[in-house]
Amino acid sequence: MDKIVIRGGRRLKGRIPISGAKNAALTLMPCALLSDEPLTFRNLPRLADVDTFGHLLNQHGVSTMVEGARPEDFGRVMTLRAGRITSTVAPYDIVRKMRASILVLGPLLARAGEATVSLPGGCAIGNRPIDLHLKGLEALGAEIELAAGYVKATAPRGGLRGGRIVFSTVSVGATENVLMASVLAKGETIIENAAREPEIIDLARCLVAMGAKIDGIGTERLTVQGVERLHGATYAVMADRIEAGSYACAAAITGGEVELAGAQSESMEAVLDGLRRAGVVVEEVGGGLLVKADGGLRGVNLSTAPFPGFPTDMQAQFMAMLALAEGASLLSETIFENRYMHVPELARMGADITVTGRSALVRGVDHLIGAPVMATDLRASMSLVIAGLAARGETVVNRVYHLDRGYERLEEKLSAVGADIERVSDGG
Ligand SMILES: CC(=O)N[C@H]1[C@@H](OP(=O)(O)OP(=O)(O)OC[C@H]2O[C@@H](n3ccc(=O)[nH]c3=O)[C@H](O)[C@@H]2O)O[C@H](CO)[C@@H](O)[C@@H]1O
Ligand SMILES: C=C(OP(=O)(O)O)C(=O)O
Repeated sequence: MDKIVIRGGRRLKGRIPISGAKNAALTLMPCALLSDEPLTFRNLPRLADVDTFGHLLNQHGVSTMVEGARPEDFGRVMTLRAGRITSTVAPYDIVRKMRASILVLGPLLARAGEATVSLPGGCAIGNRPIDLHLKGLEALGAEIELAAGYVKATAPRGGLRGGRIVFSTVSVGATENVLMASVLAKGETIIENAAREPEIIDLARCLVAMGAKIDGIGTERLTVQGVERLHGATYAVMADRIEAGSYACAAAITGGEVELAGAQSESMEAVLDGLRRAGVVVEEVGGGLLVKADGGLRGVNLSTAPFPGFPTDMQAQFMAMLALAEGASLLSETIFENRYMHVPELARMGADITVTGRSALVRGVDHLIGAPVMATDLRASMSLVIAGLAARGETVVNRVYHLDRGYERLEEKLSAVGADIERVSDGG
């Protein structure tokens, strides 16, 4: 299995192109199930999760075609076409690899009238239930049964009908599933307390490009007028705000200066605010952001929250950066109950972090020391890369497949700005 080897201490300088967003791509791809016409995505990131989602869609009968991607390009163009749905079952073997597979539930139900999807179960960062997805779909008339680890959803004869859903908790996945199902339901659907994440705006815009009628995009109240059918479209995936934030932390911890080409500040306000409070200079430049950190870092307090709050997907990377800040930082994780798996690994590199319940107190240290480390989830793995970039000596990050799920050609992007980083396979 591959490893990432980093020899720390190099100041990052240069330009990093930001890829299309994983978390947008994984909710945009299932939209292909909603129409029998082709749906083309530009700027789709080349990621393991995107490939896995493609395989899942293939076994539902969706064809996936990649157009003329040159190996040196980031991103690619993919056309998906679900002329006919050949299977409405999303099997355990694929769903267990990738939680986002649950996002085929709403579209399959809307288009084919039924869906049987393996329950995604818990994962490294916490329990992650799907009760809100199911309640939302029930409000559109679906009947739900749970058996043998699968959720089986059936639409009433005549198809889903509009309904009113008031989410008790802000849920990104449940908002996405219900929104995708409602666009083909009969009549009006109102989703209250909807998630407002930029990826949901991207999803809604893509659905509108396919002919859906959605009002209130970007607000906590989405109103959908169901349409008879959706047509094909071409849609460009938004820039990955979490990838951009991760490289901002990488630049900052090395005292570097990096342009994040394509990063969109409006999707990253809370992250940019956190960086600035930590002493990092962030400037808008044509088509992206410039991040500079030559004056040292200082501790900040941060609490994760649904958008527009500070994203849970950036908590681990900030923690790594703040491990070398002047003073203490208090981080609170309010979304997932077990998203501190990186703490013991950062501690092995010399970080001083104490976790109490959902809070982590990070006391800045003078330096980190490279070590062999491993993480059990994507953002935790990235936090170890960030720590490794500033640590003395060599850091070996194991279980690279987590990084490949969410960071397009990480080692290539980081070496291009001066990092000493390489991927090695176990043998070499
Ligand atoms: C609000 C939020 O920050 N969501 C994050 C969440 O999305 P993801 O869609 O995975 O999770 P949700 O937004 O649905 O979860 C938000 C909260 O609601 C709870 N919940 C969710 C669904 C449900 O049916 N029942 C239930 O109780 C969850 O346990 C969690 O505490 O993880 C993704 C991957 O890290 C992030 O990109 C999203 O930004
Ligand atoms: C945890 C993440 O993704 P997923 O929900 O696909 O596991 C993430 O993007 O940080």
